[in-house]
Amino acid sequence: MDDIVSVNLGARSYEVCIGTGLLARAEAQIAPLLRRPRVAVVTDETVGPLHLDALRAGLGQIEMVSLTLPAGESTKSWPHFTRTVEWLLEQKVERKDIVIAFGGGVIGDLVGFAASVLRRGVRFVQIPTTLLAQVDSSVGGKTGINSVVGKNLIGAFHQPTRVLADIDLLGTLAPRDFLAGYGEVAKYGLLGSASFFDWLERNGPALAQGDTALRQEAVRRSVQMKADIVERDETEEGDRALLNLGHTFGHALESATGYSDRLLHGEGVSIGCALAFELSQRLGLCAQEAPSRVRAHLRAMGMKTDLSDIAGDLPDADGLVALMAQDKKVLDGKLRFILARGIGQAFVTSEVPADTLKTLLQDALASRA
Ligand SMILES: NC(=O)c1ccc[n+]([C@@H]2O[C@H](COP(=O)([O-])OP(=O)(O)OC[C@H]3O[C@@H](n4cnc5c(N)ncnc54)[C@H](O)[C@@H]3O)[C@@H](O)[C@H]2O)c1
Ligand SMILES: O=C(O)C(=O)C[C@@H](O)[C@H](O)[C@H](O)COP(=O)(O)O
Ligand SMILES: [Zn+2]
Repeated sequence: MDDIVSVNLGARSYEVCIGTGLLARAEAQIAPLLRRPRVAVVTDETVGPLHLDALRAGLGQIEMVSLTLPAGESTKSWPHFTRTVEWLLEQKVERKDIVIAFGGGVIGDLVGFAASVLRRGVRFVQIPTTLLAQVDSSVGGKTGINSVVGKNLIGAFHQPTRVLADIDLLGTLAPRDFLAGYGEVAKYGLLGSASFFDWLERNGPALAQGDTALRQEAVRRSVQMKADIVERDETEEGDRALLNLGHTFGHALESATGYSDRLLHGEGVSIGCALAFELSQRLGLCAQEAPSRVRAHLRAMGMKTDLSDIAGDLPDADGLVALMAQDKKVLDGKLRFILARGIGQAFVTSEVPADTLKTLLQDALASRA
């Protein structure tokens, strides 16, 4: 049975439909949103060959045109953004049409941003195909691309009109990409729900092995937590920053590794969560057991948790702090972090002494030697 999570944002409200066999039912889900029976779909070179025919079939009487972009984080960049916008214009996508983002977080972020500027804004539907995109990036309306200066620095808030999360699509994911998405799943437990983290400790291995019911439950609980936060604070004036747990570290590491497959986003989040809990403990905010438990679970799942898990050179501690200085949470020139008083008890603070941060990073870098 499908789960429906509503994201209540007044005129920008929408539903996230989570279930199996959704692609085959795409026509029924999307036709009511359309003024004319035509959609423009953007996907990537991995997802396209695997699933585009099934989407076309599922769309039934709805005509579909499609653009296929290269797979991977480097696609979230100006050249592919420009290409996507120009292609949508060539296809004569109108103000009342719908664009479909059919892929992982890279496609979702890029296509959502393209939709936000096309003819000053057209609607888009997210059909997320990775665990990460189903639990996180397809919901909440953050869209954008990377800059050489930093991660996600160019973009817009643009909410989707509907999200269709088909759990079956996760069956073709490479194990590494599945686990990267698990980094964001674990994040939800760590930031706001000790009971969800307990549940993940018990069910994470079976979920990774492919249990569909557990996957659907993990997606539903994650999306519900995200929807609750986004409803309170759509444009990140306050509480929404909680969803950034682990990201100040993670984004700096992604930037340091050139947005390459040396480090996937969800892997950076996993390492970043471990560092955020370690920092919390060093500042006396949480007990020693908390960071140990975080690392133990992520480790048990086969996740990256340490800087030594990243191959190749990294900047020194000052270099990493300089990369963090581009974070969008910086206020009056001061970094803000998401720290925790325990598992499920995260909060936002700018009170992190520079020397504690530097020592933490130096120690983490030393573990690579
Ligand atoms: N907007 C947000 O709120 C938000 C939240 C979290 C992450 N993000 C962004 O999301 C991006 C990461 O997303 P991601 O992890 O989905 O990466 P991704 O989109 O690069 O997908 C990962 C890999 O999986 C492949 N893939 C996708 N679906 C597949 C399937 N069903 N079967 C087989 N292969 C498949 C892709 O081709 C790609 O190679 C980052 O850019 C991150 O910044 C955005
Ligand atoms: O939706 C949010 O808010 C998040 O922070 C979710 C994050 O997982 C995601 O990676 C987001 O793109 C990061 O946002 P940013 O504003 O730090 O770029
Ligand atoms: Zn993220």
